[in-house]
Amino acid sequence: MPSKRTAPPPETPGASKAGKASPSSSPRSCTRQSTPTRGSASKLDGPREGRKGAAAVAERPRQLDISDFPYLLRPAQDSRDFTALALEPGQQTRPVWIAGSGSLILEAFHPLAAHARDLLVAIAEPMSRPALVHEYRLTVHSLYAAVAAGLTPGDIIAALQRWCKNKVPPNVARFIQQCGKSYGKVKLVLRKARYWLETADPAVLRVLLQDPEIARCRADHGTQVPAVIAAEGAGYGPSLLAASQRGATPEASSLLHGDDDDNDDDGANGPVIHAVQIRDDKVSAVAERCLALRYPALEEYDFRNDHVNADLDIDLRPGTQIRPHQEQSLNKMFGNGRAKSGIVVLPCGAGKTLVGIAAACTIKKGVVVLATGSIAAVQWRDEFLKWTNVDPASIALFVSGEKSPFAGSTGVLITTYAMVTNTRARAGESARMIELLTTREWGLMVLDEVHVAPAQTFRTVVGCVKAHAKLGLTATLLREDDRVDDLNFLIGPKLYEASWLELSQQGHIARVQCAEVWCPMPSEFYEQYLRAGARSRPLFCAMNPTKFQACQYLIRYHESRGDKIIVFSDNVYALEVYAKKLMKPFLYGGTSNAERQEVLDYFRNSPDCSTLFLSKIGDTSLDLPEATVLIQISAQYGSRRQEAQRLGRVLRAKRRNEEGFNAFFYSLVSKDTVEMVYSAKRQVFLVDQGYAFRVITQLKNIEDMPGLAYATPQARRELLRQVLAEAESSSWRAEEEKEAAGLLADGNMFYSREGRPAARQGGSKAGPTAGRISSAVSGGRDMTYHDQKKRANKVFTEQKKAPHSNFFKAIAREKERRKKQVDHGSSA
Ligand SMILES: Nc1ncnc2c1ncn2[C@@H]1O[C@H](COP(=O)(O)OP(=O)(O)OP(=O)(O)O)[C@@H](O)[C@H]1O
Repeated sequence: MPSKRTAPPPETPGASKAGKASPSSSPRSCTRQSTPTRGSASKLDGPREGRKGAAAVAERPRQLDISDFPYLLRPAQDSRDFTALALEPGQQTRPVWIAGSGSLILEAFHPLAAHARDLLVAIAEPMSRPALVHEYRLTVHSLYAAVAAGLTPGDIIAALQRWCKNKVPPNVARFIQQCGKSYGKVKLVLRKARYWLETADPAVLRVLLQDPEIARCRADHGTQVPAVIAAEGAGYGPSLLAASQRGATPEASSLLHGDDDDNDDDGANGPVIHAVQIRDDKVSAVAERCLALRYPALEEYDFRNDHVNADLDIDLRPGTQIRPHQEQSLNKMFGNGRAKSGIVVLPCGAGKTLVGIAAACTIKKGVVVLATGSIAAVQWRDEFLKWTNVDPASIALFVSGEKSPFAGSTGVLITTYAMVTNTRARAGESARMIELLTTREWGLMVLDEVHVAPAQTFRTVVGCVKAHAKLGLTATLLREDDRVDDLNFLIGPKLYEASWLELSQQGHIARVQCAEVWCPMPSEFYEQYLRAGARSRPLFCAMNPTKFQACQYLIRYHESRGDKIIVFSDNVYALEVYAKKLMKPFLYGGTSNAERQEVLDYFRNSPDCSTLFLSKIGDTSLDLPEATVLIQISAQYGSRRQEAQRLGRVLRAKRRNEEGFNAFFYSLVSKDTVEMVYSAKRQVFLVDQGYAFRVITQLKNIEDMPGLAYATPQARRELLRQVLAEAESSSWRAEEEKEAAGLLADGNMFYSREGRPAARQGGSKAGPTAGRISSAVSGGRDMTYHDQKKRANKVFTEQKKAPHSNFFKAIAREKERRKKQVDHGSSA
């Protein structure tokens, strides 16, 4: 067995593919309907959230952009014209270039790059960070985050002047000034379970209240004049010291002042604040409007002065060492001693859970954690118990199988998005848990995998769970629709984004070698592929016999090195055929939980099981640190997010700190097919993170491999016959749709006839599919699905009962061996 871990598999050298085509955003949409507050519908192919016919959709408010500050040195000159670039004296000692478009290019190889990078991370969005040259961009959100962290526009411009090789373009300076001017003027404050829109400047409040959308969101429907209060110092947090009142309702006054008016005089010198109460269900709508009106509403929580909500006894266990990137994330959140709401972006396996837990330990008030599913929720509870001294009785789990409130006045409540957004009438335990969740104030709400759920889910969650601070966690702030920007007002700005390359260099995540293996299609397959409709083409791509052979070759190569391999296929039919032919276990949406657990344990612990086939159920939240190699045979079109998340499965490799260790990620692509286009799109995010995809056009001596499948024309013809039969049937499509519907990670997406993502119209069974009309009318489509599902499970179970295949014989042998070991141990 070769021992060198860095060696890539034998191959005929091909071209490197770093720096591929830029992503095109595929339109997507959400299942649920929301209040039609915005549009930009023209960009979409399918109906979108909130769309009830074009007429009902209001124009999406345009946010401030650097294009509002044109860069024109002479007529007809645009921001990409660098002919008049004025260089600063001593430009060689500076590592940054700045363009009139707001782009910042960092020479990462420059001796002073590390210092400049700290500034760029604080003020700009990282766009692309490969090894030598990084690109950042100044955006309104990045500048708001910078100002929130305590930088003034003057500081930002002065720092840019210090680090840039060329003069800071005047339009960029104006843009920075403009963003800084309005930031921090307006706050959204939660007090005594009610939301208030507050500002110290009455003119600003007048502007905001004149907006019809905001006016509609007022709790008093505009019947009261704004409350006027005086607050402590510049930071008017929940600890109001005194109040004066001109026209506020007695109720508003009492809420704003607190019930105890003993210290009325103490705050007489504080600034005057003007406030209106906002309806609970309209908080995100108001935040969105404020952003569009260029007065982003700041959400900060002065938890140290919160004497209203009960304290939670929670601390990190002694000896817990927070990693540098975790510390940086927390510094961004608690920079000024208060908790800022926002999003932390860390690669898979970098330790997002501990960031959320450490934030909870800092705030020390009630915490709500929203996870993507029950398994993830249970993992959160285990992590709380592992990293903190919190009393287990203070942790409540609210998932489908378990609904137990915490003891005492406050605690940690862990639940799933689905539990909160489920609109069915509740009774018993569920009703009590919902009441616990929605009727109190929480110090912190942690939103795990914040990129996955549709915006409406977050609107619902933000509307019904009243939390002072919100922390979103994700590895990839990517969606193929244009809804990522919505998170800026639904949760908060991006607080921190770590560089994948840096973390792998520091050993916090594994180093990965990425390769795209081109698999030519035999002519008879290619002919049928060209004839097939767009919907069936992915099946031909996945079932390409050359791809199967490449997969077989790579599995054999890596198994011989002692690697553990995960093979991903979105196409369930291909998944089953590959796994059965290669005699490997496979898991997909229809596999029962018990079966999943059994197979996963077997993969983790048995030396006899080195390869596991997974459908998209394995894309996220699957903790398999044993896996060191990924092979992707079929994927979800051009999804950058899926590509990054799949790569994430090997980033947590246990052996990552071994000398010279490398994990491997292979994407098998059928040559000259639509897969090549999608593959290029999928890789964009990873290429931007600094990963280079090598292209393998020929696997060395593959034709000499013993037992190579589909080596004869007859075998290939037989395979083609089966694939054609499968393409005819719609059962595999139904299977896939069902699988997609079961996954929150898909944001309730499915695919239209043309192979483009389109909107689901209603419940899980609705939506256009390529099934036959007769089956759709009779409901036979679902019948086919159930039959198919049963059949697949039956085969699997039968195999388990009768271990006639090598794989199941191996399982039986392994069980026997362990039993003997145990018997031997106990008799000894
Ligand atoms: N500071 C730390 N010290 C030691 N171990 C840590 C630390 N932070 C995280 N870990 C460990 O690293 C592993 C990965 O952490 P975690 O599951 O939080 O990653 P993640 O970023 O949430 O990954 P994913 O996005 O794939 O869910 C866990 O086993 C966790 O216990």
